[in-house]
Amino acid sequence: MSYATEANFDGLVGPTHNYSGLSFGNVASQQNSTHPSNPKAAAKQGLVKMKALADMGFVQGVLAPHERPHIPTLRSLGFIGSDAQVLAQAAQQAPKLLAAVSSASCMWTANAATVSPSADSKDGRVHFTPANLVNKFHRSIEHETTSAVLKATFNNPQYFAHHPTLPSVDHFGDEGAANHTRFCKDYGQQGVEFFVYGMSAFNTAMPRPQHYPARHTLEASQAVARNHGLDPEKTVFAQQHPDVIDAGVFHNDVIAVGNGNVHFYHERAFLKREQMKADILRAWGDEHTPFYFVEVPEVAVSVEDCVQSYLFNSQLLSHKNGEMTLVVPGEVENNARVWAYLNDLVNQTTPIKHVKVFDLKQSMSNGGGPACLRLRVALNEQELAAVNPATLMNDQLFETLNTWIDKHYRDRLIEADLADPNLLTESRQALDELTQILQLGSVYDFQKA
Ligand SMILES: N=C(N)NCCC[C@H](NC(=O)CCC(=O)O)C(=O)O
Repeated sequence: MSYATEANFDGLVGPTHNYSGLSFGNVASQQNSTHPSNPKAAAKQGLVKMKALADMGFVQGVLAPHERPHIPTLRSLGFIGSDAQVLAQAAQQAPKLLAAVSSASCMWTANAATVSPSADSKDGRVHFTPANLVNKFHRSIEHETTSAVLKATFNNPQYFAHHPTLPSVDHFGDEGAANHTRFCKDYGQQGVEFFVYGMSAFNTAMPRPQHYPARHTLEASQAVARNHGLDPEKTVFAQQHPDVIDAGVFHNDVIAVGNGNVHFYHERAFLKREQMKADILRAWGDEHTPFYFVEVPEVAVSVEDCVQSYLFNSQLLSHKNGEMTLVVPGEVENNARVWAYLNDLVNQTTPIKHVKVFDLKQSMSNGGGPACLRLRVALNEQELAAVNPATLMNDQLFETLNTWIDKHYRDRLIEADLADPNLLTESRQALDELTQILQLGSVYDFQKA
């Protein structure tokens, strides 16, 4: 059997990273909306995580940020003239709209797409569906460029199938891999694909949150599973508990993470917890390989602590000896209850044996932890060899990107700066250079004009 691995493709933070309070239902985004940001530090924090994982022996890739402020969106909404005039009018007449088209939110690549490995799909290819992110305007404009970047990164139709996004309406609200995980014995073998939704669009009798939006629907997940050619026997759907969405858990990856034979989640994460377990075990099917449900009780760690610390927004990484490392943000270490829980967990009889902490404060202040920043792509040897090699992290790419960030990024940005035409020019120059570094071709609108 050929070797297979799980690669992580992280979003490189773009030059316009800022805090604009754009995400209703995301507590951090709301709380930090008036704070100045530091795009340079944000990009470097992300890059350090990528390099560390590559150094640990994991396959690590980079997904390029998008062109922001996005002038074509402003033009489609009636602003006219030169790019500088479009920017000036938007800043004057609709500053919140300008903030929305300036967000660097594509950094959270867990929301870029849902990915099904070749071992799970009927046609034996790796399938990608870029998420429509329709619930938030600033994110709904990501999928076109996301699709172009994914196609430039996984650029071989023999191995990679790229689907269009689902219809961009609430009924098919799709937040991508933030609400999807996969359990398997080996990355190259057929696994169990686990889809988590916030509500049903068509069955209005099913419960839904009252205060904050459920961004992702059951119908979206079912459509992705069909398009990817998944085996219904190996596919599980579960509803997120509406109460935790109302408590600030806007994606399932804020309250659960899965990998290999481990499902690590909070006891209040799912509406029907026992059914979730029974469904996963039925799909898992193999009585000889143990499956671990690592359920964190409310008395040990509250939902509020989860939202504050992002304990579950962690990366669960498999080592060759079967042990796993949990990659967590610094906020986990700073929360006494959560840190005590984790120190106890690594001594229990589960594969989770190590914890690695990263400072991702810049991203965390917008509600994005280690797991938000990465898109998982399980690949066999042939597929890995077919990935655009310029996007894979190594010592040289790390050096190149560090220098590139130093050259192009500002270390302070407030909302008023988004109107600065120099920021637009700087960003375009940076991205133009980046497409050469990552050998992506022309993926941006400004490169096509
Ligand atoms: N959990 C995962 N997988 N991703 C986190 C995404 C955070 C993102 N925040 C933002 O878009 C805030 C932008 C601002 O307010 O400026 C969001 O809410 O969609």
